Amino acid sequence: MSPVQGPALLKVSGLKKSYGAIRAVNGVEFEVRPGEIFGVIGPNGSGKTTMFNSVLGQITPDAGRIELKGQDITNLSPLELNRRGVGRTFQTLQVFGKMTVRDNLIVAAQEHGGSMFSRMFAPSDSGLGAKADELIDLFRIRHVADKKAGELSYGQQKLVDIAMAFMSEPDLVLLDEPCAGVNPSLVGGISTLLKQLNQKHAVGEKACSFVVIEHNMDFVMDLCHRIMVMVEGEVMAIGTPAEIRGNKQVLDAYLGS
Ligand SMILES: Nc1ncnc2c1ncn2[C@@H]1O[C@H](COP(=O)(O)OP(=O)(O)OP(=O)(O)O)[C@@H](O)[C@H]1O
Repeated sequence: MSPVQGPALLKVSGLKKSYGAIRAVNGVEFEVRPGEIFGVIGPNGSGKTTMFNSVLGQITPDAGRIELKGQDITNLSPLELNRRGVGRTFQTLQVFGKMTVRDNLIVAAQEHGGSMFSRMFAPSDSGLGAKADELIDLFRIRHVADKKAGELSYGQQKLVDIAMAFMSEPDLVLLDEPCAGVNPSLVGGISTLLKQLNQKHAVGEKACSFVVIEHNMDFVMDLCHRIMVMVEGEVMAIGTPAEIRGNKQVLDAYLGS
């Protein structure tokens, strides 16, 4: 797969975050291009999640600048970022177990459109049912759409969790370990879905870009246009899957271990 070309959709420069003496993220820089699937790999504790949470406004970085389509978005709230077209998934499931799959999707989009208060008092569908149905079909979860999410298998809940991030028709979605805890037989299906969502017309007219943190190396190598390797809070390498596989420093520090 050839890397996607063009000006940056997301640009991160000089990002730093310390916890006391721990330099969790120490001068990280990278760019994600429109339409790109950008992987982030690295050993446990290398700063991947801290970088993610800094980009997503969930924690305040000590230094650095984050730009979306050339605009400074450093320190904007997650809700404001969502309104500007940035979605995310978490390492842990965010579904409401007592609500149906379809309602989980609708609520995810209502969150995008307003406050918790407005979500609670919005009309039950808010015109979002068609969008939810589109994603239910794309994610092949029609047979469980009216079941309570808590009654589904972990893998099915993970699919609902990922689908929720797409209700707001984002330009960019940051996925934190989409394969974690998922049965290996479902991993290929998640990869296929993300490739579909990366193409134009999968949802609405938009081609979505991704930043994906993942420990499953086969998944990352197959899915991503480019991959960034983080080690001890710093960027060790950025390159295509073939370049990363052939990078001796990366092999010694991470992949070879
Ligand atoms: N809230 C916190 N308070 C103190 N130290 C933290 C906090 N969050 C992260 N750290 C430390 O920062 C470093 C980077 O952690 P981070 O979770 O970002 O790494 P990671 O690459 O995402 O790891 P994993 O692959 O295990 O999820 C680690 O040393 C971690 O212990």
